[in-house]
Amino acid sequence: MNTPTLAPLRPQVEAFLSSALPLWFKEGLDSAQGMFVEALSFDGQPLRNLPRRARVQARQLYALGLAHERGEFVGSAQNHAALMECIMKSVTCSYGAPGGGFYTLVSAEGQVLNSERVLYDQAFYLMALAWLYRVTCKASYRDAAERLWIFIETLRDPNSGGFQISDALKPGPRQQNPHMHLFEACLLCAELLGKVPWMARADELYTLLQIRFLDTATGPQPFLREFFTADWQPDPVSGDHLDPGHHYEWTWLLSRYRVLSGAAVPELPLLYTTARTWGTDRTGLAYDEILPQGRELRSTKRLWVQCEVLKGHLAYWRWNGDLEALERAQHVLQSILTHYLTPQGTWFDQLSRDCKNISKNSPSSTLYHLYVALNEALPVLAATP
Ligand SMILES: O=P(O)(O)OC[C@H]1O[C@@H](O)[C@@H](O)[C@@H](O)[C@@H]1O
Repeated sequence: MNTPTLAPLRPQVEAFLSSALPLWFKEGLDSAQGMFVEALSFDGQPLRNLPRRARVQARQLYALGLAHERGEFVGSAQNHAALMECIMKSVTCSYGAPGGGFYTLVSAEGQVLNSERVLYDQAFYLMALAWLYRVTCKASYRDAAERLWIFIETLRDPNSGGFQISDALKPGPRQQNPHMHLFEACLLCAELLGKVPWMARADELYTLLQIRFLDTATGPQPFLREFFTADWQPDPVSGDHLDPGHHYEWTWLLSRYRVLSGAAVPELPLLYTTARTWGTDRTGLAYDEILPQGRELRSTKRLWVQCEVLKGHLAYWRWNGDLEALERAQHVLQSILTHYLTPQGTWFDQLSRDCKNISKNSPSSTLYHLYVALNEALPVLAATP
């Protein structure tokens, strides 16, 4: 097999980023409030009145941090860093809870609409703080990440392990997804803040993947479960729901964990194979949600899922050099460019089974997925002839 070449896609990726980044960092920012808006219209107008999720603010800070790393500054490097600090300050005023952690939802005027502190959001704030530390070198951000971890510890279940979904549901059902992002946060903190104590925290979350999330007993094909009861039994209603995007996302995370920890991560090919064989259609796009053996559940296809597919193929290719995985990466990147991205720098966020747009606007929360995936792909686009 010839080495698949992704290089022809590079100009399109670069053209997209050069429209998207200024758009999302300028039009996407409500500078009067110091907060990002929840979504843009397809032609790039900010939808200012929509309530704003905490995770959106943290994910946009992540994207700003990555942009700084890549030299794609808003203004100069100093302006870019000052912008990040300014946003973190106003976001902390609006979402920061006095007892630690960040609330879930704030109105366009800055009033708290939902004061629950969900584990999922805290993971993204750890990552935002790690990027702020990286960009500014100020110890206060590293300390803030540590204080946030102390809040996260209050969600811990000392009896059956793992963390509660939020401070409002104790004891409550458990979910795989926030733990995955907490694992992601620990890896980023290990990279940007230091391995101690973050790798030990990542190790614990990796163990949860092995003993709780990954079902290796039900059939010949292991798969990742999403929803559990308070004592970690599969949820009686949704315990069989599978998220192919999360299988690909873990594939990518395990490849990073392997580099940082030296662990063998035998789960990586298992997760990748399940996602490919059960959760991906003939065109190479993955479904939003499925049942075991690939039975249909929600055959829509969100953009974030395809970003994880791209990262998963690249991670698998890096893991064992499989050129077919590189070819699949090429195909899914082409499909992302063709079906999802607009020349204005916005996106159609969700397609029907037959690849028709069914989203009403471009949610800000997807930029992080897209930018991280393209950042993974760009060195490959540059390196292949
Ligand atoms: O729905 P938004 O907020 O855009 O998030 C998109 C998706 O991000 C992924 O990483 C997962 O955590 C999904 O469960 C989530 O739905």
